[in-house]
Amino acid sequence: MKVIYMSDSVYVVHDLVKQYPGQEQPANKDINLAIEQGEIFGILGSNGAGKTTLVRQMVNLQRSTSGQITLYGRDIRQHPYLIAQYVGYMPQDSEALNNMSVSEALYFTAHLRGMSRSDARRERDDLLKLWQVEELRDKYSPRLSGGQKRILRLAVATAACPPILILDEPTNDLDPQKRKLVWDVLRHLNSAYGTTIIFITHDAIEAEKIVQRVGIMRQGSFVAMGPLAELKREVGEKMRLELFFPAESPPPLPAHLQYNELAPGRWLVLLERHEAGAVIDALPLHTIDDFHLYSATLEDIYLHYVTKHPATTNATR
Ligand SMILES: Nc1ncnc2c1ncn2[C@@H]1O[C@H](COP(=O)(O)OP(=O)(O)OP(=O)(O)O)[C@@H](O)[C@H]1O
Repeated sequence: MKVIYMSDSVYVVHDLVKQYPGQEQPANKDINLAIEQGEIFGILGSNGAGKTTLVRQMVNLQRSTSGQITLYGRDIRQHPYLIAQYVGYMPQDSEALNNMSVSEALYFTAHLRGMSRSDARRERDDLLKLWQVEELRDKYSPRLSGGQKRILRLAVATAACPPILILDEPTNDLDPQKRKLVWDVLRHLNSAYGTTIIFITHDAIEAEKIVQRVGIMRQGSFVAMGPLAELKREVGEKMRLELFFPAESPPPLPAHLQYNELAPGRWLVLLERHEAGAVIDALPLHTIDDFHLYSATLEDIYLHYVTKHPATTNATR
């Protein structure tokens, strides 16, 4: 199912509101969002910010209170088959695969997405390799570990290579090696097939390796949205120099620089971009255990918007 679309916007979410019965506040408030063909869009936000509610409406698993969602220009409520045809969705949890082995889940999903039996068998074997779960092929889902179940849900979402993936916390509970595998596979699908990827994560540091545009949610709304580099500029041009220096005394730095001791022996200094080179050159490196120089991270951006900004911005592209 490798389709090239001429229209740039894949998904358009327009004035979306979701009010759960009995809840005081809406879980989603007037959300506007356009996802472009081939982009990797990350949704971040604190617990209960409304991220899962938003993506469940985007895959027709939850009815919106008001507003509209279109996929390739057509309303998904009037054309629900579009979701099955074009979107691979990975939920946070699911019991749907409980009665199948890993290889059956992959085979049947590929077959249901339109592949012939023989193509679906080939796809199953490719997916077992791609997601490094060959040794689990005959195991039934309830007997998998939490991390293995997550990888299975990811593999199922990617079966038959749908042009759009919507992934709800794809790396939660995974060990560092598996997290790397997930980001590597997603990057590969995006660059090889132009797969559009929308994912929710709490893992800002890891997400930074792959994400192109970010939306940060708070209390049901997006409080910031834009390309990563643009959001970084908004948060600050300053560079962060982290020094690992014996705990007893602050590191020897020019007097005008401010520093914070983040933890015993770990100091953070904020620098203007143009002075970073000179400050590092002047450091007595033999007295310093280690140092890291970096610009604002996605985690800095996330904390900035989630803690400081009122949740009123009706962000869109
Ligand atoms: N089925 C439901 N019935 C009533 N309220 C709900 C339901 N599902 C979610 N909510 C509420 O809606 C709000 C948004 O929840 P949602 O699960 O979308 O948040 P989230 O950003 O995905 O959170 P997390 O990061 O913890 O997964 C929360 O206040 C939650 O309690």
